[in-house]
Amino acid sequence: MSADFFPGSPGIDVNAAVQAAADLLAAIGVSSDSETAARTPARMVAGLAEMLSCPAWEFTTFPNREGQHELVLARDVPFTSLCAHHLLPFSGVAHVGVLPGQRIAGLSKLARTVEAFAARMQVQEELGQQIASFLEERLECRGVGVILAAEHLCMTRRGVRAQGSDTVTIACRGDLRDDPVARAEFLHLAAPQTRRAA
Ligand SMILES: Nc1nc2c(ncn2[C@@H]2O[C@H](COP(=O)(O)OP(=O)(O)OP(=O)(O)O)[C@@H](O)[C@H]2O)c(=O)[nH]1
Ligand SMILES: [Zn+2]
Repeated sequence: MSADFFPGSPGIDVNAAVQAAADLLAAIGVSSDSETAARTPARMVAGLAEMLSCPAWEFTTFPNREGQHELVLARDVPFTSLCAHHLLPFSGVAHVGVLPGQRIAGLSKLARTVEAFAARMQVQEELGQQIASFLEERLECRGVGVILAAEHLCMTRRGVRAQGSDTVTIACRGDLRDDPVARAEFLHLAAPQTRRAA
């Protein structure tokens, strides 16, 4: 298998990773003898590589010509990441709010920021903080707020098996952290009951 199989993951030693996956399966007593499972080690590596990489992109901004200094909020941005403790997926939605300064972000870049930081082994709290710090630094804006709501398979499908539970974390900067009115508006608009009817 060539390294071209893993676009965007130049750091992966494919042969070593596939051998390690095969060794892991053998060590836990899972046979990869059948035609069905013969390529499972390679698929395991490809799947992990895919989840730990994202396409290259540019953080595009525009001048804030009309003075949009109130909240801009991207809601229900889906994401999937890998739990740093168990290497199992955790997935859910992000709500990303910005109080713009001199420039406004291309809207898709809020979702791309979520996608880029999710494409790592993560702890949910740190994922939210990394997204907030990145946007605050890049946009030099008055405030950033990131709410993540996610199901951790390591918590719902194994271990304590708390099926149906999700975890919500909040990471705020600037006025979305310090101004109670701005923060309350952000939290209100991120809440499910404010969604448009489907
Ligand atoms: N704070 C935080 N904890 C997480 C996250 N993802 C997984 N964990 C927790 O990390 C902890 C790891 O605890 P350990 O006791 O070392 O692992 P474990 O024996 O598999 O624990 P159990 O999941 O309780 O079976 C667990 O409590 C997980 O629920 C996360 O994003 N944030
Ligand atoms: Zn976990």
